[in-house]
Amino acid sequence: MSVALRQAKKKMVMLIKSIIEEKRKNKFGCAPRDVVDVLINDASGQLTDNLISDNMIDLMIPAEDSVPVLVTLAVKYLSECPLALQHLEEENTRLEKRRSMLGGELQWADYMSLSFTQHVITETLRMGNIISGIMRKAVKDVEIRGHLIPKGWCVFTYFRSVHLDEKHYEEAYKFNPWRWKRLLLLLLHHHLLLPPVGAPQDKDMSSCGFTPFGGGQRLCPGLDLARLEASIFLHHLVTNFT
Ligand code: HEM
Repeated sequence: MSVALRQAKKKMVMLIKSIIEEKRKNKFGCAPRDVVDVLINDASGQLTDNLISDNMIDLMIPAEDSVPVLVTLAVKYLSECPLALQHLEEENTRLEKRRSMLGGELQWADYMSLSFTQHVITETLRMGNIISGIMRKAVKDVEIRGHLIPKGWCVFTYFRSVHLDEKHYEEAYKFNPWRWKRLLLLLLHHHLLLPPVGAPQDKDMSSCGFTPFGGGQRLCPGLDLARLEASIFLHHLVTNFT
């Protein structure tokens, strides 16, 4: 790590520690409002201030540029697909009107009602491949389709090659948010529960054909937050600007 980076990290740690101290002073009687509050209130007593600040930094770094890239790409794809932009505007304008009649702030149910907005985000994640892949190290010899990956070797799983594969997605290079509708309708028709927002919404739910947030033990813990932030951004963008 370079000297500048080390100094920057030191500054971050100091800043977060001062937030922790401040919160500890005022913690009594308040319901937790953010992640720091939750970590401070952890009953195990194992979370030192150092661990809490490390956890906060671990959350801040991957969150800092991934969502801005997601919304930037959504704007780019939408600007190239007027029909999708129109649908998105209609859906969000309907919600805005409903909200202004009812009064009050946007609610969770409002967010859940934005199905086309969700399809736009899902399709942006598929095409944009914000994280293009992930590294894994083989802890033992592994054989995959006749190829041996020896113990200790690193493997790069390249999401882009799956998300843009015509075998998985018809006209894979075309921005088509409607492709995600089919599965949702199928689930609703059969009265099945919807998957979590970030879960694969592929035709074959068990496949690994849609993994923008990784999978397994290291599945991105920020996936729902990322989608929520992108939805809020798109909502305000299309209802306030042309
Ligand atoms: C569009 C936005 C995002 C994308 C595409 C994304 C993607 C990913 C991917 C692919 C991984 C797995 C890495 C691996 O398996 O090696 C990951 C891990 C992680 N992400 Fe995200 N992420 C996003 C937003 C966020 C946000 C908003 C947060 C925090 C608030 C976050 C926090 C993390 C953390 C802490 C990990 C490490 C998890 C672990 O190793 O157990 N991410 N993310």
